[in-house]
Amino acid sequence: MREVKEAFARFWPLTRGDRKWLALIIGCVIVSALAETASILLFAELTDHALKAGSLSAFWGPAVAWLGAAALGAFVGYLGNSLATWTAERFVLRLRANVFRHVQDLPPDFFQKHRQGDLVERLTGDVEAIEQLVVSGVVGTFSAAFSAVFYAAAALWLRWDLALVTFLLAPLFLVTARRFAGRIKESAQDERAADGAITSVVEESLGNIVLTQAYNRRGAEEKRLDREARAWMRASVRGARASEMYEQVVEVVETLCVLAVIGLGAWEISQGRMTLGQLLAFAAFLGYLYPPIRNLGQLGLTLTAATAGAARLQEILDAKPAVTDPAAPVAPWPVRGWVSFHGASFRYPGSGRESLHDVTFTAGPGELVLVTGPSGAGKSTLSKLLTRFYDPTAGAICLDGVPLSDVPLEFLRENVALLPQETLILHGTIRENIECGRPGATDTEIESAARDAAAHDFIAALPDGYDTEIAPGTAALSGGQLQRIAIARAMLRPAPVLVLDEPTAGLDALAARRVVLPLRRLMSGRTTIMITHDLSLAPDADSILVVDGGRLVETGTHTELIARGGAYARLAAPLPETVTETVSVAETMSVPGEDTLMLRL
Ligand SMILES: Nc1ncnc2c1ncn2[C@@H]1O[C@H](COP(=O)(O)OP(=O)(O)OP(=O)(O)O)[C@@H](O)[C@H]1O
Repeated sequence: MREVKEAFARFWPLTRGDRKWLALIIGCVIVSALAETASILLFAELTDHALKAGSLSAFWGPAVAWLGAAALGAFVGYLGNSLATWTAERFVLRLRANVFRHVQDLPPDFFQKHRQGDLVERLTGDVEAIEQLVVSGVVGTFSAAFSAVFYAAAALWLRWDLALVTFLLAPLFLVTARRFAGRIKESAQDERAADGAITSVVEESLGNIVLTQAYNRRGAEEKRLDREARAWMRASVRGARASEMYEQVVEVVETLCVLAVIGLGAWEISQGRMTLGQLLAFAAFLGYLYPPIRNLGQLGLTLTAATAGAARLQEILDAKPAVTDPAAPVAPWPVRGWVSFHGASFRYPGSGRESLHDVTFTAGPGELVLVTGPSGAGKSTLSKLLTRFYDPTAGAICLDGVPLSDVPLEFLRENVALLPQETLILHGTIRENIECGRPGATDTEIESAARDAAAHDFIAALPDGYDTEIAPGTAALSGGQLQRIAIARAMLRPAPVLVLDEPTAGLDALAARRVVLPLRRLMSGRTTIMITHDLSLAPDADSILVVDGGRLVETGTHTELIARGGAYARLAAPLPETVTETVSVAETMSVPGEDTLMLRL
């Protein structure tokens, strides 16, 4: 019960704005329960006066009143239930939006630790479970409680002594519910987790379908799904069994209660204090009184099961964003593009060692700084700090001399554009994909960005041109073409600082060469921090940073570092001189047709 209270306290504030509707729904619930109680009393009156006396004239009055009560009950029942559904759905809508907003602010390591399918399940199934706890739970509790109170009052009015016996037995229902609560909650928890695992397996398998098919992993994937599906089935059957057993035990408890009342009634009749008719009317009445009490017990179980979803959602809501907007942000200023790291160190949350240690460098406006080094050296981490996905654990990073932690996040990301390692494509048209670099850009601006990114020609050649629908994982365009769309998107963003993370990764040599020219155009006039293993642009860089084991081991220009014969010289060694020359040739070409480019290279 403590968990129900805690979960309720956590999510109840989200009903703000809907509380007047909840009050109205509870008003409907009360009127509905009153109408039902009146119907029962009118039934007792009909039994006593019309049926027992065999009088038709005594029938009409109670009959009309009963019909009126039934009509009123139906009307408020409809109103209350429709309103309850609407309020519940509004709550789900708001809760999901809240959780989604929160999730969007969480740092990359959160998404590395949680399986995507499980997060999807939390945002769908678990959100609905909380609704059960908060909105439907409140309405259901009020409905059952008011019905029980009104019927109890009516029972007292009919035969107070028998009614008291009935009340004494009522806690049996609640005790039974309590006995089952633990088992039902446990299976609900397992079921929710298994739901998430199934979604994850399906999503991961379908997302990696090429790997599955190429490596004949179908059997292994089926086994993985089967394992999770069986876990779900076991939890689901366990939960259903516990609920069913509860239902059946409650039936027996109810029979026990009815028999106790009949036994007592038989004693009363034998003493001449009660007629058979009175006893039958009271026994019929029990049929109304116990369901709401049963419902209260059942509701307790539903709420307990819903706390399983609440715990899973709470885990997400408790995850803290790695960075927040500064409390006292500096006012926006025309950014020039000075980027500086001052002894910056960084350790990922939960990691035992530093991924970056004491990194210091400066990039002036319009300069190209190339960051290279072996795999796992800390290069991407550097880009994550510069775009403030994380704050350094020691030292500082500044933009035009202002520490990033004092710069409003939105302003920072408007001024520092990131072209990440993986080409990120949104579900939508090519136009929309480019436009998201600067929402509101005109068609002419989009086309001009595409031209600069050497993407216009292949886009225009598509049957639907800029209106061609693309989606993540699309096969309609090649990796190089998608990368050029991403470049066009970045091109549109008037950001003075550019962070390129392996812009040619995943592209073959030819495709990589094709993006060189668009990249040069993109970089021109912007401070560019380019993380790369591909050193073809190294001779152009104003400075090269060599990172190894999280430390900056060498800094200098291509010529200086080659002359030094250190780590950089070793990294650059396999690079044949001719490649550098080829790039210079490509550089001088005005956006060539792709076939021409292929021939020249
Ligand atoms: N979320 C994380 N939690 C803990 N450690 C991490 C996390 N992400 C990266 N690391 C570690 O930080 C180190 C630097 O990683 P990073 O991705 O910056 O390397 P990189 O130089 O970009 O490598 P690559 O060239 O292969 O992309 C690695 O040892 C990596 O294992």
